[in-house]
Amino acid sequence: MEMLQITGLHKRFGDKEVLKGLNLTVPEHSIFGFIGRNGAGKTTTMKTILGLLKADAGEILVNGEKAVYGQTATNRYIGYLPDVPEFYSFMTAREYLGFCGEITGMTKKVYRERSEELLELVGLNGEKHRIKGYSRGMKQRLGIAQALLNRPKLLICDEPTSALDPVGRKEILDLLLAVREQTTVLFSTHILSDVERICTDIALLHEGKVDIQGKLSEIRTQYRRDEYLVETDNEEGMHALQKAFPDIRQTGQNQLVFSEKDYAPGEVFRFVADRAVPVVKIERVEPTLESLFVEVVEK
Ligand SMILES: Nc1ncnc2c1ncn2[C@@H]1O[C@H](COP(=O)(O)OP(=O)(O)OP(=O)(O)O)[C@@H](O)[C@H]1O
Repeated sequence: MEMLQITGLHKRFGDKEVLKGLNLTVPEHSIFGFIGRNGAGKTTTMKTILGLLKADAGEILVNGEKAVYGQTATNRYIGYLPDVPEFYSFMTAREYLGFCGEITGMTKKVYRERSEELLELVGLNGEKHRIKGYSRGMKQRLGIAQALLNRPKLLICDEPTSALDPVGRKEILDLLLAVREQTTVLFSTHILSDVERICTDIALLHEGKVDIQGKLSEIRTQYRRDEYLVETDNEEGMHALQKAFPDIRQTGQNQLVFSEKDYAPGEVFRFVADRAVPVVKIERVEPTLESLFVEVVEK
């Protein structure tokens, strides 16, 4: 079953067309990485899903129900963490979750129990300080707790890790992994290593459309192209290789990488042998998500 289905979404701001027929399918219980460069339209898509922006065309189904601009009916399925979450900073985390529970109509007993569960989940149960003293990572964790308060079927997080240091990022990624059992996670990012760490499914937003989408494992197989690394300690050898194979990329001081799609490995190795290029190392390397996306974006 699909938790979110977007078909033919168009959105323009003035004369700038940001979304040009975006299609997106998010399966239930996936951790879905919505990837795109800065300004690609990720936030615009998310705000349209939430009914905060009006699409020019297209349809959005959340848990099978149509999302309508200005109406919030489908938002009962959604928990949302904006890119910069705002809190009442004079409150403690516990007070803040209680306040959110109260204004969304939960009974005291229910929100108290749920708040304790969530504070434990996000590692803030022992935290007595007011939110104003929190680090960015703590605020993001509290934001996730707040978004999960009403047990949403879909948790949408806008760039949850972008402003965090490696430790803070890991905490958020671990948290998103941990909540997968209870919900479906859709998060936007431009950090591909985060996607590689936790996502089951991905979509790449590029020039207003989704270029690639599906299971990360299948996409890896589908786009799999072996790459080879050649390391030499001789500058002349490096230049000779670069001259003979112009699409070879320099990845380090003495390292060159080429893709099987550009050159047959045998051809490069023969060149190395014939010219007696002094080689320190030759190895096959796994293509990263980054190299795959560079290929898609540049095609
Ligand atoms: N309200 C608005 N009025 C005019 N232009 C807008 C508005 N909101 C967004 N845009 C433009 O639409 C484009 C997409 O913005 P959006 O915030 O959706 O991108 P994004 O992929 O979330 O990027 P980022 O990673 O920088 O947040 C940008 O060029 C932005 O300047």
